[in-house]
Amino acid sequence: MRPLYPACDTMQFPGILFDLDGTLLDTIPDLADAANAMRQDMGLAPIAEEIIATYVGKGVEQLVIRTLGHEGTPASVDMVMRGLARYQDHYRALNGQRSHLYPGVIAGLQAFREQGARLAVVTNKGAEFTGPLLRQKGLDGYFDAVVCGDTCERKKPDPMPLFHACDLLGISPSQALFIGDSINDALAARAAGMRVLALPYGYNEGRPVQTLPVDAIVDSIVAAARWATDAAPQTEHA
Ligand SMILES: O=C(O)COP(=O)(O)O
Ligand SMILES: [Mg+2]
Repeated sequence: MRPLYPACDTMQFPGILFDLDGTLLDTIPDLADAANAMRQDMGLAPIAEEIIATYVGKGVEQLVIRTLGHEGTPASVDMVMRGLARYQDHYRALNGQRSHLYPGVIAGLQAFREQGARLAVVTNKGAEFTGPLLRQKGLDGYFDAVVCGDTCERKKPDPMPLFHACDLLGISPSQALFIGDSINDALAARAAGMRVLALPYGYNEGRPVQTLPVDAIVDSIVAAARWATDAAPQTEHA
C-alpha cells in the first residue's frame, strides 16, 4: 500500500530549532537568584524558586512583572522599570553560575548534527545574556543561528522569531522541527506550521506538559533525535 505521505529523498528535518531555558539548560537557579535579588533591592521578601519557575517563559519583562506582582497587587509602570534595571544588573552577574545542561543535550545535538541538520536556538532570553551563556556552557559551536527575545519585533508565542531562524538557516518552516518546553514554543511552532516536540522537565508556566498541542513529548534531546529519524511520519517538504 502506498504510504499516506510519500517519503522524501532528503532528511526528514533539515533544520532543528531549539528553545533554550528549560530545554537545553536548567537556568531557573540563576533566574530565581536574580529575581530575588531584585525583590530584595525593592524591599520585598524572597520567593521560592519553584514559584519563580512558573513566571518564566514570556521573556524578561513578564518575569519582572509577574515576580513583582507575586503578592497579588500589580506593580506600577515605574516599579516595573526600576525592577527591570535591577533584575538585568543582577542577572548579568549571575548568568550561568548555577545553570546546567540537562542530561542528553550534548549527545542529542551531536546526533542531530550527524543527521546533517542545521541547528538554531530560538529563545525569549535577551541577546545580551544568550551568547555568553551558550559560550559558557560549551553550546555555541553547535548552532548555525541564534534568535533571541529581542532579535525580532515580537517574541514567542508569536511565530516571527521562528520564521527568522528559518531564513537564517535557509530552510522553509515546513522543513523545521521545533523542540521546546512551554506553551510559548508549542503555539509559536504551530503558528509557523512546524512540527513540535516537548520536553517534560522544563517550565511550562506551572501547567502540565501533557496539555501542550505538540506532536510528541520526548524525555531528552537524544530521544528527540531518535524521534526525528524513527518515529516521525514522513512528510512532504515545500
Ligand atoms: O526568557 C524566557 O522567558 C524563556 O526563555 P526560553 O524561550 O529560552 O524558554
Ligand atoms: Mg523554555
